[in-house]
Amino acid sequence: MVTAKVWVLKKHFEGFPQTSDFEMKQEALANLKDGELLLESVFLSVDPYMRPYSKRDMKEGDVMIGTQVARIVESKNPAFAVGAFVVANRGWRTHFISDGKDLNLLPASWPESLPKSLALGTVGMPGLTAYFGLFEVCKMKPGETVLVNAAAGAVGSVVGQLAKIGGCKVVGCAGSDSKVAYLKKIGFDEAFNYKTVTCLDETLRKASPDGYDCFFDNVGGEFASIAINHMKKYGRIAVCGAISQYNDTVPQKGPYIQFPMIFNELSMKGFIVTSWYNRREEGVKALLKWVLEGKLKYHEQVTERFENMPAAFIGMLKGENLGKAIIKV
Ligand SMILES: NC(=O)C1=CN([C@@H]2O[C@H](COP(=O)(O)OP(=O)(O)OC[C@H]3O[C@@H](n4cnc5c(N)ncnc54)[C@H](OP(=O)(O)O)[C@@H]3O)[C@@H](O)[C@H]2O)C=CC1
Ligand SMILES: CCCCCCCCC/C=C/C=O
Repeated sequence: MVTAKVWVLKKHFEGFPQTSDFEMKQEALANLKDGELLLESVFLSVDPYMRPYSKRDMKEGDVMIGTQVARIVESKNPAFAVGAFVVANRGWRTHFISDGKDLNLLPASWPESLPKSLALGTVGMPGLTAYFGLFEVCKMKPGETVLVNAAAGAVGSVVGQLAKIGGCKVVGCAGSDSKVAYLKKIGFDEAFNYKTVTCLDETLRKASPDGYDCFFDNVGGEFASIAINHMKKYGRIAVCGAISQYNDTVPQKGPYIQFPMIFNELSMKGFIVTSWYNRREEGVKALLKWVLEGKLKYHEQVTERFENMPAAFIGMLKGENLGKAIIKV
């Protein structure tokens, strides 16, 4: 019999998550029935959505939500061979049993040269968020100017590079000078540290005096309320995330966006990446191709050991990650 380690939400987060809000438990897994598989997590993902979704969907004592790349260690299902790798959505667990219906096999063509953890990042959910958010929600066109915040993270770093692949000028910001240097290295035209600029309004104007056609907003809050005044006529805003607000105990006030929305005839659309998953294969194929061609660079912030998942999650919310935050079990 296999015993899985799992992380549960011991206590709902109040403000910024604390390690004491989590508890590690053990779960004894039953023997496999016909049609079932036993899987072990190899890489797990910590993502910002876990913070707001825990409040909306979870109760205390539930296993933390999340996805993993897992290896099939035993199979009583002829459709799944032992040794194959899948992406699963089974929460913070080292092992689990599946009937196969909720698994996505890694493409058979997955190159040996690429880490399988990319299926949780640049070639996974965050990469797809960038892909559909930019091409479908923002409807980005060649020659336009794109603004993205949290630009050195899992989604933002792909947004900036896809904008360059698509023939645009891209301006990004991040929370440290070393992240800004990384943005320049991967091709951003302009990049700045939003924590140290003296005036965000002036910085945005200087980076693109004519304004922005597309704004891919990962952050919300004050940044978004200032950026909206820098949109060009008919500009499009993809409301992807609002990480600056996830840990608020008192809701922030404003912004009052009516004037720029009206005068510049802006479009602003929120989206959830999974609504585009009927085109998941198309997105994965395109992202994988760009990675292999060297046009889409990636960086992963790998935390070793399952035991360190809460620390990795908290670290990611604090901005300690460059690129995708990954846990290697
Ligand atoms: N709509 C959708 O379907 C999806 C939405 N998202 C959203 O996209 C955003 C980015 O996610 P993801 O790329 O996975 O995460 P990241 O890899 O970008 O990690 C989070 C980053 O957010 C930045 N950050 C944290 N707090 C603040 C703050 N107060 N103000 C500004 N930046 C902050 C930090 O970078 P820094 O050092 O730069 O501050 C941190 O590294 C999130 O808002 C997430 O919820 C993600 C996936 C799907
Ligand atoms: C099959 C993979 C499921 C992963 C769910 C991810 C949903 C992310 C939506 C994010 C919203 C804001 O961060």
